[in-house]
Amino acid sequence: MSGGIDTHTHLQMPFMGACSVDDFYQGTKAALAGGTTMIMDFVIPEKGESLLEAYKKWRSWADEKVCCDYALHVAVTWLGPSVMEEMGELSANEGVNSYKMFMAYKGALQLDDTELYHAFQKCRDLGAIAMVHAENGDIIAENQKKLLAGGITGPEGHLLSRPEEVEAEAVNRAITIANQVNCPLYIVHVMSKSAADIIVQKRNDGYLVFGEPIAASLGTDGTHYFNKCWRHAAGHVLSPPLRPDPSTPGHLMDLLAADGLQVTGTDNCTFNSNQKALGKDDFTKIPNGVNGIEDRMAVIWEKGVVTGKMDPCRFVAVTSTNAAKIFNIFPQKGRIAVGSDADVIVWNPNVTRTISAQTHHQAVDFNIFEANFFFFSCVMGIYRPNATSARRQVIFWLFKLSNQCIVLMQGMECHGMPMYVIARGRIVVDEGELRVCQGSGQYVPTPPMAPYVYMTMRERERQRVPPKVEREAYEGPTGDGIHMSPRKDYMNGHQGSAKGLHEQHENGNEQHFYTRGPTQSGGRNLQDSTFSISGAQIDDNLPRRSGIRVHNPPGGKASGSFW
Ligand SMILES: NC(=O)NCCC(=O)O
Ligand SMILES: [Zn+2]
Repeated sequence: MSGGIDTHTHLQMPFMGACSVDDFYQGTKAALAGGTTMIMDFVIPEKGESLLEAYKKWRSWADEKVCCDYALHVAVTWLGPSVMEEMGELSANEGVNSYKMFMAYKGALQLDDTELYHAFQKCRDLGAIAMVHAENGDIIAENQKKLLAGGITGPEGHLLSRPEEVEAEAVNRAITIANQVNCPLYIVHVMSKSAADIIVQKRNDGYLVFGEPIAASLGTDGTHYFNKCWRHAAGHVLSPPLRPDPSTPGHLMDLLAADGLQVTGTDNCTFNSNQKALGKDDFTKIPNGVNGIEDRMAVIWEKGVVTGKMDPCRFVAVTSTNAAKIFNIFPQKGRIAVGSDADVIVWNPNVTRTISAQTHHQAVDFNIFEANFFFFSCVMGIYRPNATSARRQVIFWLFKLSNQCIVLMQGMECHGMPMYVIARGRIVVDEGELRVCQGSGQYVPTPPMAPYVYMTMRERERQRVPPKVEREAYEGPTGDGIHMSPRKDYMNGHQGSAKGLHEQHENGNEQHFYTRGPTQSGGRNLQDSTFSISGAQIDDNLPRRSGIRVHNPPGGKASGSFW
Protein backbone atom coordinates (compact mmCIF):
# COMPACT_ATOMS: atom_id res chain seq x y z
CA MET A 1 0.00 0.00 0.00
CA SER A 2 0.90 3.65 -0.29
CA GLY A 3 2.75 4.94 2.78
CA GLY A 4 0.57 6.74 5.29
CA ILE A 5 0.33 10.53 5.46
CA ASP A 6 -0.40 11.94 8.91
CA THR A 7 -2.06 15.30 8.25
CA HIS A 8 -1.76 16.64 11.78
CA THR A 9 1.23 16.53 14.11
CA HIS A 10 2.83 18.83 16.68
CA LEU A 11 6.41 17.60 17.12
CA GLN A 12 8.64 19.42 19.64
CA MET A 13 5.99 22.08 19.93
CA PRO A 14 6.30 24.71 22.67
CA PHE A 15 2.81 24.80 24.16
CA MET A 16 1.18 25.65 27.48
CA GLY A 17 4.46 26.02 29.31
CA ALA A 18 5.96 22.78 28.01
CA CYS A 19 7.49 21.37 24.84
CA SER A 20 6.04 18.19 23.33
CA VAL A 21 8.48 15.34 23.95
CA ASP A 22 8.30 13.62 20.61
CA ASP A 23 10.65 15.76 18.56
CA PHE A 24 11.13 15.64 14.80
CA TYR A 25 13.48 12.68 15.15
CA GLN A 26 11.62 10.55 17.66
CA GLY A 27 8.25 11.44 16.20
CA THR A 28 9.08 10.65 12.57
CA LYS A 29 10.90 7.48 13.61
CA ALA A 30 7.74 6.32 15.38
CA ALA A 31 5.68 7.35 12.35
CA LEU A 32 7.74 5.11 10.07
CA ALA A 33 7.52 2.21 12.53
CA GLY A 34 3.76 2.40 12.17
CA GLY A 35 3.67 2.74 8.37
CA THR A 36 3.41 6.54 8.03
CA THR A 37 5.95 7.86 5.51
CA MET A 38 5.02 11.52 5.57
CA ILE A 39 3.77 13.92 8.24
CA MET A 40 2.29 17.40 8.11
CA ASP A 41 3.24 19.53 11.10
CA PHE A 42 2.00 22.96 12.20
CA VAL A 43 4.01 26.15 12.45
CA ILE A 44 2.39 28.07 15.31
CA PRO A 45 3.62 31.67 15.51
CA GLU A 46 3.04 33.58 18.71
CA LYS A 47 0.72 36.59 18.55
CA GLY A 48 2.70 39.37 16.90
CA GLU A 49 5.39 37.03 15.59
CA SER A 50 6.28 37.04 11.90
CA LEU A 51 4.80 34.03 10.10
CA LEU A 52 7.88 33.76 7.91
CA GLU A 53 10.25 33.80 10.88
CA ALA A 54 8.17 31.13 12.61
CA TYR A 55 8.14 29.05 9.44
CA LYS A 56 11.94 29.28 9.18
CA LYS A 57 12.26 28.27 12.82
CA TRP A 58 10.13 25.17 12.27
CA ARG A 59 12.11 24.33 9.12
CA SER A 60 15.38 24.54 11.06
CA TRP A 61 14.03 22.29 13.81
CA ALA A 62 12.66 19.74 11.38
CA ASP A 63 15.23 19.59 8.58
CA GLU A 64 18.06 18.29 10.71
CA LYS A 65 15.96 15.66 12.45
CA VAL A 66 13.22 14.21 10.26
CA CYS A 67 13.47 10.57 9.23
CA CYS A 68 10.53 10.84 6.85
CA ASP A 69 9.22 13.51 4.49
CA TYR A 70 7.20 16.34 5.91
CA ALA A 71 5.17 19.40 4.95
CA LEU A 72 4.06 22.38 7.02
CA HIS A 73 0.73 24.04 7.66
CA VAL A 74 1.02 27.54 9.13
CA ALA A 75 -1.29 28.84 11.85
CA VAL A 76 -2.68 32.36 11.63
CA THR A 77 -2.84 33.42 15.27
CA TRP A 78 -3.22 37.15 14.73
CA LEU A 79 -4.09 39.41 11.83
CA GLY A 80 -2.57 42.49 10.31
CA PRO A 81 -1.28 43.69 6.95
CA SER A 82 2.08 41.98 7.48
CA VAL A 83 0.34 38.68 8.19
CA MET A 84 -1.64 38.91 4.97
CA GLU A 85 1.53 39.76 3.08
CA GLU A 86 3.45 36.89 4.61
CA MET A 87 0.68 34.42 3.84
CA GLY A 88 1.13 35.47 0.21
CA GLU A 89 4.87 34.97 0.42
CA LEU A 90 4.60 31.59 2.13
CA SER A 91 2.22 30.35 -0.54
CA ALA A 92 4.17 31.80 -3.46
CA ASN A 93 7.69 30.86 -2.39
CA GLU A 94 7.70 28.38 0.47
CA GLY A 95 5.23 25.69 -0.51
CA VAL A 96 2.58 26.40 2.12
CA ASN A 97 -1.00 25.92 0.95
CA SER A 98 -2.83 25.48 4.23
CA TYR A 99 -3.44 27.88 7.10
CA LYS A 100 -4.95 26.98 10.41
CA MET A 101 -7.14 29.28 12.46
CA PHE A 102 -8.06 28.64 16.09
CA MET A 103 -11.58 29.33 17.35
CA ALA A 104 -10.45 28.33 20.84
CA TYR A 105 -7.61 29.21 23.27
CA LYS A 106 -9.05 32.60 24.14
CA GLY A 107 -6.47 35.29 24.76
CA ALA A 108 -3.76 33.24 23.09
CA LEU A 109 -4.37 31.73 19.67
CA GLN A 110 -8.08 32.43 19.17
CA LEU A 111 -9.41 34.57 16.31
CA ASP A 112 -12.84 36.21 16.35
CA ASP A 113 -15.41 35.85 13.57
CA THR A 114 -14.33 38.98 11.68
CA GLU A 115 -10.74 37.80 11.75
CA LEU A 116 -11.80 34.36 10.57
CA TYR A 117 -13.71 35.98 7.73
CA HIS A 118 -10.64 37.88 6.56
CA ALA A 119 -8.26 34.98 7.05
CA PHE A 120 -10.58 32.70 5.06
CA GLN A 121 -10.86 35.32 2.35
CA LYS A 122 -7.08 35.50 2.11
CA CYS A 123 -6.85 31.70 1.87
CA ARG A 124 -9.39 31.73 -0.92
CA ASP A 125 -7.44 34.45 -2.78
CA LEU A 126 -4.26 32.40 -2.46
CA GLY A 127 -5.86 29.13 -3.49
CA ALA A 128 -5.01 27.74 -0.06
CA ILE A 129 -7.04 25.60 2.31
CA ALA A 130 -8.37 27.12 5.50
CA MET A 131 -8.16 24.76 8.45
CA VAL A 132 -9.94 25.38 11.74
CA HIS A 133 -9.70 24.18 15.27
CA ALA A 134 -13.44 24.39 15.87
CA GLU A 135 -14.47 25.06 19.47
CA ASN A 136 -16.16 28.11 20.94
CA GLY A 137 -13.32 29.60 23.00
CA ASP A 138 -15.49 32.26 24.65
CA ILE A 139 -17.88 29.70 26.10
CA ILE A 140 -15.00 27.46 27.18
CA ALA A 141 -13.34 30.34 29.08
CA GLU A 142 -16.55 31.04 31.01
CA ASN A 143 -17.16 27.36 31.72
CA GLN A 144 -13.61 26.96 33.01
CA LYS A 145 -14.06 29.80 35.49
CA LYS A 146 -17.36 28.39 36.69
CA LEU A 147 -15.99 24.87 37.16
CA LEU A 148 -12.86 26.00 38.99
CA ALA A 149 -14.96 28.24 41.25
CA GLY A 150 -17.14 25.21 41.97
CA GLY A 151 -14.12 23.18 43.07
CA ILE A 152 -13.67 21.01 39.98
CA THR A 153 -9.94 21.11 39.35
CA GLY A 154 -9.27 17.61 37.93
CA PRO A 155 -9.08 16.46 34.28
CA GLU A 156 -12.83 15.83 34.14
CA GLY A 157 -13.13 19.62 34.23
CA HIS A 158 -11.43 19.70 30.83
CA LEU A 159 -14.27 17.67 29.33
CA LEU A 160 -17.01 19.45 31.27
CA SER A 161 -15.81 22.86 30.12
CA ARG A 162 -15.84 21.79 26.46
CA PRO A 163 -19.08 19.91 25.83
CA GLU A 164 -19.93 18.48 22.45
CA GLU A 165 -22.25 21.32 21.43
CA VAL A 166 -19.40 23.78 21.91
CA GLU A 167 -17.51 21.91 19.19
CA ALA A 168 -20.58 21.48 16.96
CA GLU A 169 -21.49 25.18 17.18
CA ALA A 170 -18.03 26.21 16.08
CA VAL A 171 -18.00 23.73 13.20
CA ASN A 172 -21.29 25.16 11.96
CA ARG A 173 -20.06 28.74 12.39
CA ALA A 174 -16.76 28.08 10.61
CA ILE A 175 -18.54 26.49 7.66
CA THR A 176 -20.95 29.42 7.51
CA ILE A 177 -18.16 32.00 7.56
CA ALA A 178 -16.06 30.14 4.98
CA ASN A 179 -19.05 29.91 2.70
CA GLN A 180 -19.46 33.70 2.69
CA VAL A 181 -16.09 34.02 0.98
CA ASN A 182 -16.17 30.76 -1.03
CA CYS A 183 -13.27 29.31 0.86
CA PRO A 184 -12.71 25.55 1.06
CA LEU A 185 -12.61 24.51 4.68
CA TYR A 186 -10.89 21.67 6.50
CA ILE A 187 -12.02 20.86 10.04
CA VAL A 188 -9.11 19.44 12.00
CA HIS A 189 -9.53 16.83 14.73
CA VAL A 190 -13.24 16.02 14.51
CA MET A 191 -13.96 14.61 17.94
CA SER A 192 -17.73 14.30 18.30
CA LYS A 193 -20.72 12.78 16.59
CA SER A 194 -22.61 16.06 16.39
CA ALA A 195 -19.66 17.94 14.89
CA ALA A 196 -19.16 15.18 12.32
CA ASP A 197 -22.87 15.12 11.49
CA ILE A 198 -22.80 18.83 10.70
CA ILE A 199 -19.91 18.28 8.27
CA VAL A 200 -21.84 15.48 6.58
CA GLN A 201 -25.00 17.56 6.36
CA LYS A 202 -23.15 20.53 4.91
CA ARG A 203 -21.32 18.37 2.39
CA ASN A 204 -24.67 16.95 1.33
CA ASP A 205 -25.86 20.53 0.86
CA GLY A 206 -22.90 21.18 -1.45
CA TYR A 207 -20.50 22.98 0.88
CA LEU A 208 -16.81 22.37 0.23
CA VAL A 209 -15.71 21.12 3.61
CA PHE A 210 -13.44 18.26 4.67
CA GLY A 211 -13.43 16.50 8.04
CA GLU A 212 -10.40 14.98 9.75
CA PRO A 213 -11.05 12.58 12.61
CA ILE A 214 -7.89 11.49 14.40
CA ALA A 215 -6.57 8.19 15.69
CA ALA A 216 -7.65 9.20 19.19
CA SER A 217 -11.27 9.97 18.30
CA LEU A 218 -11.49 6.78 16.21
CA GLY A 219 -9.78 4.56 18.73
CA THR A 220 -10.83 5.56 22.22
CA ASP A 221 -13.32 7.70 24.12
CA GLY A 222 -13.74 10.28 26.85
CA THR A 223 -14.86 8.02 29.68
CA HIS A 224 -11.20 8.11 30.73
CA TYR A 225 -11.53 11.66 32.08
CA PHE A 226 -13.46 10.20 35.00
CA ASN A 227 -10.73 7.72 35.84
CA LYS A 228 -9.63 7.88 39.46
CA CYS A 229 -5.98 7.90 38.47
CA TRP A 230 -5.02 11.53 37.82
CA ARG A 231 -2.21 10.71 35.39
CA HIS A 232 -4.43 8.38 33.44
CA ALA A 233 -7.18 10.97 33.09
CA ALA A 234 -4.72 13.79 32.32
CA GLY A 235 -3.03 11.56 29.73
CA HIS A 236 -6.20 11.84 27.65
CA VAL A 237 -6.46 15.62 27.79
CA LEU A 238 -6.52 17.12 24.33
CA SER A 239 -8.73 19.69 22.66
CA PRO A 240 -11.45 19.24 21.65
CA PRO A 241 -11.73 16.44 24.20
CA LEU A 242 -12.57 12.82 23.57
CA ARG A 243 -16.30 12.27 24.01
CA PRO A 244 -17.72 10.15 26.81
CA ASP A 245 -20.40 8.70 24.52
CA PRO A 246 -18.80 5.30 23.81
CA SER A 247 -20.52 5.05 20.42
CA THR A 248 -18.50 8.03 19.14
CA PRO A 249 -15.49 6.16 17.65
CA GLY A 250 -17.76 3.76 15.77
CA HIS A 251 -19.89 6.58 14.42
CA LEU A 252 -16.85 8.51 13.20
CA MET A 253 -15.50 5.36 11.56
CA ASP A 254 -18.82 4.78 9.79
CA LEU A 255 -18.67 8.30 8.38
CA LEU A 256 -15.04 7.88 7.37
CA ALA A 257 -15.93 4.70 5.52
CA ALA A 258 -18.82 6.41 3.70
CA ASP A 259 -16.90 9.59 2.74
CA GLY A 260 -18.77 11.80 5.19
CA LEU A 261 -15.27 12.36 6.63
CA GLN A 262 -12.25 12.13 4.36
CA VAL A 263 -8.82 12.07 5.99
CA THR A 264 -7.14 11.04 9.19
CA GLY A 265 -4.42 12.63 11.27
CA THR A 266 -3.37 12.24 14.86
CA ASP A 267 -2.84 15.67 16.45
CA ASN A 268 0.18 13.92 17.96
CA CYS A 269 1.33 16.31 20.68
CA THR A 270 2.81 14.34 23.53
CA PHE A 271 3.65 15.37 27.06
CA ASN A 272 5.20 13.25 29.78
CA SER A 273 3.74 12.80 33.23
CA ASN A 274 5.82 15.57 34.79
CA GLN A 275 4.66 17.98 32.07
CA LYS A 276 1.00 17.01 32.40
CA ALA A 277 1.46 17.62 36.13
CA LEU A 278 1.73 21.35 35.45
CA GLY A 279 -2.05 21.15 35.75
CA LYS A 280 -2.28 18.93 38.81
CA ASP A 281 -4.30 21.53 40.72
CA ASP A 282 -6.01 23.18 37.76
CA PHE A 283 -7.20 21.29 34.69
CA THR A 284 -6.84 24.39 32.48
CA LYS A 285 -3.07 24.14 32.92
CA ILE A 286 -2.68 20.51 31.78
CA PRO A 287 -0.74 20.68 28.50
CA ASN A 288 -3.16 19.53 25.79
CA GLY A 289 -2.20 16.64 23.58
CA VAL A 290 -1.98 12.88 23.07
CA ASN A 291 -0.08 10.32 20.99
CA GLY A 292 -1.11 8.66 17.73
CA ILE A 293 1.66 9.15 15.16
CA GLU A 294 2.84 5.54 15.48
CA ASP A 295 -0.47 3.78 16.01
CA ARG A 296 -2.81 5.59 13.59
CA MET A 297 -2.51 3.07 10.76
CA ALA A 298 -2.96 0.07 13.06
CA VAL A 299 -5.89 1.62 14.93
CA ILE A 300 -7.73 2.51 11.71
CA TRP A 301 -7.03 -0.91 10.23
CA GLU A 302 -8.31 -2.57 13.39
CA LYS A 303 -11.42 -0.42 13.86
CA GLY A 304 -12.14 0.09 10.17
CA VAL A 305 -10.97 -2.87 8.09
CA VAL A 306 -11.01 -5.69 10.62
CA THR A 307 -14.56 -4.72 11.61
CA GLY A 308 -15.64 -4.81 7.95
CA LYS A 309 -16.54 -1.11 7.83
CA MET A 310 -14.11 -0.29 5.03
CA ASP A 311 -12.07 -2.22 2.52
CA PRO A 312 -8.29 -1.88 2.15
CA CYS A 313 -8.74 0.55 -0.77
CA ARG A 314 -10.75 2.94 1.39
CA PHE A 315 -8.13 2.47 4.09
CA VAL A 316 -5.47 3.74 1.67
CA ALA A 317 -7.72 6.64 0.68
CA VAL A 318 -8.33 7.85 4.24
CA THR A 319 -4.81 7.27 5.51
CA SER A 320 -2.90 8.56 2.48
CA THR A 321 -4.39 9.36 -0.93
CA ASN A 322 -7.10 11.84 0.08
CA ALA A 323 -4.58 13.86 2.06
CA ALA A 324 -2.26 13.96 -0.94
CA LYS A 325 -5.11 15.22 -3.12
CA ILE A 326 -6.42 17.85 -0.69
CA PHE A 327 -2.93 19.23 -0.03
CA ASN A 328 -1.98 19.06 -3.70
CA ILE A 329 0.89 16.61 -3.61
CA PHE A 330 -0.86 13.86 -5.55
CA PRO A 331 0.43 11.80 -7.38
CA GLN A 332 3.88 12.50 -5.95
CA LYS A 333 2.48 11.15 -2.68
CA GLY A 334 -0.52 8.92 -1.98
CA ARG A 335 0.00 6.70 -4.98
CA ILE A 336 2.19 3.81 -6.08
CA ALA A 337 3.14 4.53 -9.66
CA VAL A 338 6.10 5.23 -11.90
CA GLY A 339 7.19 8.78 -11.16
CA SER A 340 5.65 8.89 -7.68
CA ASP A 341 7.86 8.88 -4.59
CA ALA A 342 8.60 5.34 -3.49
CA ASP A 343 6.66 5.53 -0.23
CA VAL A 344 5.40 2.00 0.14
CA ILE A 345 4.32 -0.24 2.98
CA VAL A 346 3.90 -3.99 2.96
CA TRP A 347 1.19 -4.71 5.47
CA ASN A 348 0.80 -8.06 7.11
CA PRO A 349 -2.80 -8.40 8.27
CA ASN A 350 -2.11 -11.66 10.05
CA VAL A 351 0.20 -10.52 12.82
CA THR A 352 -1.11 -9.17 16.06
CA ARG A 353 0.44 -6.56 18.27
CA THR A 354 -0.65 -5.17 21.60
CA ILE A 355 -0.08 -1.45 21.92
CA SER A 356 1.98 -0.44 24.90
CA ALA A 357 4.01 2.54 26.07
CA GLN A 358 6.67 -0.01 27.06
CA THR A 359 7.25 -1.08 23.47
CA HIS A 360 6.25 1.90 21.34
CA HIS A 361 8.93 4.00 19.59
CA GLN A 362 7.67 7.33 20.85
CA ALA A 363 9.41 9.33 23.54
CA VAL A 364 6.28 9.81 25.61
CA ASP A 365 5.73 7.71 28.73
CA PHE A 366 2.02 7.05 28.13
CA ASN A 367 -0.13 5.64 25.35
CA ILE A 368 -3.85 6.34 25.09
CA PHE A 369 -4.40 3.04 23.27
CA GLU A 370 -3.09 1.18 26.25
CA ALA A 371 -5.51 2.76 28.54
CA ASN A 372 -8.11 0.22 29.44
CA PHE A 373 -7.94 0.47 33.16
CA PHE A 374 -10.17 -1.42 35.50
CA PHE A 375 -10.67 -0.47 39.08
CA PHE A 376 -11.52 -2.87 41.77
CA SER A 377 -12.00 -2.29 45.35
CA CYS A 378 -9.96 -4.80 47.29
CA VAL A 379 -13.02 -5.66 49.29
CA MET A 380 -14.69 -6.95 46.12
CA GLY A 381 -12.23 -9.81 45.90
CA ILE A 382 -9.62 -10.91 43.42
CA TYR A 383 -9.88 -9.90 39.77
CA ARG A 384 -9.67 -12.72 37.23
CA PRO A 385 -8.86 -11.42 33.75
CA ASN A 386 -11.31 -12.98 31.35
CA ALA A 387 -9.47 -13.22 28.02
CA THR A 388 -11.98 -13.32 25.19
CA SER A 389 -9.65 -14.86 22.62
CA ALA A 390 -6.89 -17.45 22.87
CA ARG A 391 -4.76 -15.36 20.50
CA ARG A 392 -5.10 -12.40 22.65
CA GLN A 393 -1.85 -11.17 24.10
CA VAL A 394 -2.81 -9.27 27.16
CA ILE A 395 -0.32 -7.46 29.34
CA PHE A 396 -1.36 -6.61 32.82
CA TRP A 397 0.40 -4.45 35.31
CA LEU A 398 -0.80 -4.18 38.79
CA PHE A 399 -0.33 -1.00 40.70
CA LYS A 400 -1.30 -0.66 44.29
CA LEU A 401 -2.66 2.86 44.17
CA SER A 402 -4.07 3.00 47.62
CA ASN A 403 -5.38 0.65 50.23
CA GLN A 404 -8.65 0.65 48.39
CA CYS A 405 -7.83 0.25 44.78
CA ILE A 406 -6.01 -1.95 42.28
CA VAL A 407 -5.56 -0.89 38.68
CA LEU A 408 -5.05 -3.27 35.77
CA MET A 409 -3.92 -2.11 32.37
CA GLN A 410 -4.50 -3.70 29.00
CA GLY A 411 -3.37 -2.43 25.61
CA MET A 412 -5.42 -2.44 22.44
CA GLU A 413 -4.76 -5.50 20.37
CA CYS A 414 -4.28 -4.76 16.69
CA HIS A 415 -4.33 -7.22 13.82
CA GLY A 416 -1.94 -6.04 11.15
CA MET A 417 1.30 -4.12 11.04
CA PRO A 418 3.83 -3.05 8.42
CA MET A 419 6.51 -5.66 7.83
CA TYR A 420 8.34 -3.45 5.34
CA VAL A 421 8.30 0.30 5.02
CA ILE A 422 9.99 2.09 2.15
CA ALA A 423 10.35 5.85 2.47
CA ARG A 424 11.44 7.64 -0.71
CA GLY A 425 13.09 4.42 -1.83
CA ARG A 426 14.92 3.64 1.44
CA ILE A 427 13.93 0.53 3.34
CA VAL A 428 13.32 1.84 6.83
CA VAL A 429 11.39 -1.09 8.28
CA ASP A 430 12.72 -4.47 7.27
CA GLU A 431 10.77 -7.48 8.52
CA GLY A 432 9.60 -5.37 11.41
CA GLU A 433 13.12 -4.06 12.17
CA LEU A 434 13.39 -0.29 12.25
CA ARG A 435 16.38 1.27 10.44
CA VAL A 436 15.96 5.00 10.21
CA CYS A 437 18.39 7.77 9.48
CA GLN A 438 18.10 11.12 11.20
CA GLY A 439 17.75 14.03 8.77
CA SER A 440 17.03 11.85 5.73
CA GLY A 441 13.47 13.11 5.28
CA GLN A 442 12.75 16.00 2.96
CA TYR A 443 10.51 19.02 3.07
CA VAL A 444 7.65 18.57 0.60
CA PRO A 445 6.28 21.86 -0.76
CA THR A 446 2.50 21.91 -1.09
CA PRO A 447 1.55 24.15 -4.02
CA PRO A 448 -1.61 26.25 -3.86
CA MET A 449 -4.67 25.76 -6.06
CA ALA A 450 -5.16 22.05 -5.51
CA PRO A 451 -7.39 20.99 -8.42
CA TYR A 452 -9.12 18.48 -6.11
CA VAL A 453 -10.29 21.40 -4.00
CA TYR A 454 -10.32 24.48 -6.19
CA MET A 455 -11.69 23.22 -9.48
CA THR A 456 -15.23 23.10 -8.16
CA MET A 457 -14.76 26.19 -6.01
CA ARG A 458 -13.67 28.43 -8.88
CA GLU A 459 -16.54 27.22 -11.05
CA ARG A 460 -19.06 27.81 -8.28
CA GLU A 461 -17.64 31.25 -7.69
CA ARG A 462 -18.00 32.09 -11.35
CA GLN A 463 -21.66 31.18 -11.19
CA ARG A 464 -22.28 32.98 -7.94
CA VAL A 465 -22.03 36.58 -9.18
CA PRO A 466 -24.28 38.64 -6.86
CA PRO A 467 -27.51 39.49 -8.72
CA LYS A 468 -27.34 43.27 -8.88
CA VAL A 469 -30.66 44.85 -9.82
CA GLU A 470 -30.41 47.65 -12.41
CA ARG A 471 -32.89 50.44 -11.60
CA GLU A 472 -33.74 54.01 -12.42
CA ALA A 473 -32.22 56.36 -9.86
CA TYR A 474 -34.54 57.27 -6.98
CA GLU A 475 -35.86 60.77 -7.53
CA GLY A 476 -37.99 61.36 -4.43
CA PRO A 477 -37.15 63.31 -1.27
CA THR A 478 -34.32 62.05 0.94
CA GLY A 479 -33.92 62.54 4.64
CA ASP A 480 -35.72 65.88 5.02
CA GLY A 481 -38.68 65.92 7.33
CA ILE A 482 -37.66 62.82 9.20
CA HIS A 483 -36.94 63.36 12.90
CA MET A 484 -33.40 62.23 13.54
CA SER A 485 -32.34 61.11 16.96
CA PRO A 486 -29.62 63.20 18.57
CA ARG A 487 -28.23 59.99 20.04
CA LYS A 488 -25.78 57.63 18.44
CA ASP A 489 -27.07 55.28 15.80
CA TYR A 490 -27.08 51.78 17.29
CA MET A 491 -26.06 50.26 14.01
CA ASN A 492 -23.53 52.72 12.65
CA GLY A 493 -22.13 54.41 15.70
CA HIS A 494 -22.61 57.93 14.29
CA GLN A 495 -25.07 60.69 14.95
CA GLY A 496 -28.57 60.40 13.58
CA SER A 497 -30.50 57.26 12.85
CA ALA A 498 -32.99 55.85 10.48
CA LYS A 499 -36.51 56.13 11.76
CA GLY A 500 -37.53 53.04 13.54
CA LEU A 501 -34.52 52.57 15.78
CA HIS A 502 -35.95 55.02 18.25
CA GLU A 503 -39.32 56.59 17.76
CA GLN A 504 -39.68 60.17 18.86
CA HIS A 505 -43.04 61.57 19.80
CA GLU A 506 -44.38 65.04 19.40
CA ASN A 507 -43.88 65.59 23.11
CA GLY A 508 -40.15 65.06 22.57
CA ASN A 509 -39.88 61.88 24.58
CA GLU A 510 -37.70 59.30 22.93
CA GLN A 511 -39.06 55.76 22.88
CA HIS A 512 -36.73 52.78 23.15
CA PHE A 513 -38.85 49.86 22.18
CA TYR A 514 -37.15 48.55 19.13
CA THR A 515 -34.37 46.17 19.94
CA ARG A 516 -33.55 45.29 16.38
CA GLY A 517 -32.08 47.56 13.75
CA PRO A 518 -34.16 48.91 10.92
CA THR A 519 -34.51 47.15 7.61
CA GLN A 520 -32.08 48.13 4.87
CA SER A 521 -34.51 50.75 3.62
CA GLY A 522 -34.80 52.22 7.11
CA GLY A 523 -38.21 50.81 7.97
CA ARG A 524 -39.11 49.10 11.21
CA ASN A 525 -37.83 45.57 11.44
CA LEU A 526 -40.93 43.39 11.50
CA GLN A 527 -39.06 40.77 13.50
CA ASP A 528 -39.03 43.32 16.28
CA SER A 529 -41.52 43.41 19.06
CA THR A 530 -42.92 46.21 21.16
CA PHE A 531 -43.22 43.78 24.02
CA SER A 532 -41.24 44.88 27.04
CA ILE A 533 -40.41 42.60 29.89
CA SER A 534 -41.02 45.47 32.34
CA GLY A 535 -44.62 45.63 31.18
CA ALA A 536 -44.11 49.04 29.55
CA GLN A 537 -46.05 49.81 26.40
CA ILE A 538 -45.00 51.85 23.41
CA ASP A 539 -47.65 54.45 24.13
CA ASP A 540 -47.16 54.73 27.90
CA ASN A 541 -46.21 58.38 27.52
CA LEU A 542 -49.24 59.34 25.53
CA PRO A 543 -52.09 61.08 27.33
CA ARG A 544 -54.53 58.35 28.37
CA ARG A 545 -58.23 58.13 28.19
CA SER A 546 -59.67 56.42 31.19
CA GLY A 547 -61.38 53.84 29.03
CA ILE A 548 -62.69 53.18 25.60
CA ARG A 549 -66.19 51.95 25.15
CA VAL A 550 -66.48 49.61 22.26
CA HIS A 551 -70.01 49.61 21.09
CA ASN A 552 -70.07 46.46 19.03
CA PRO A 553 -66.94 44.47 19.87
CA PRO A 554 -66.42 41.10 18.27
CA GLY A 555 -67.72 38.42 20.61
CA GLY A 556 -70.49 40.57 22.05
CA LYS A 557 -70.89 43.64 24.20
CA ALA A 558 -69.19 44.09 27.52
CA SER A 559 -70.82 45.98 30.31
CA GLY A 560 -67.90 48.25 31.17
CA SER A 561 -64.65 49.55 29.76
CA PHE A 562 -61.90 47.01 29.50
CA TRP A 563 -58.90 49.14 28.55
N1 LIG B 1 -5.13 19.44 20.27
C1 LIG B 1 -4.42 19.52 21.35
O1 LIG B 1 -4.94 19.20 22.38
N2 LIG B 1 -3.13 19.92 21.36
C2 LIG B 1 -2.42 20.46 20.30
C3 LIG B 1 -2.79 21.85 20.00
C4 LIG B 1 -4.05 21.90 19.20
O2 LIG B 1 -4.07 21.44 18.07
O3 LIG B 1 -5.06 22.38 19.71
ZN1 LIG C 1 -3.48 20.13 16.62
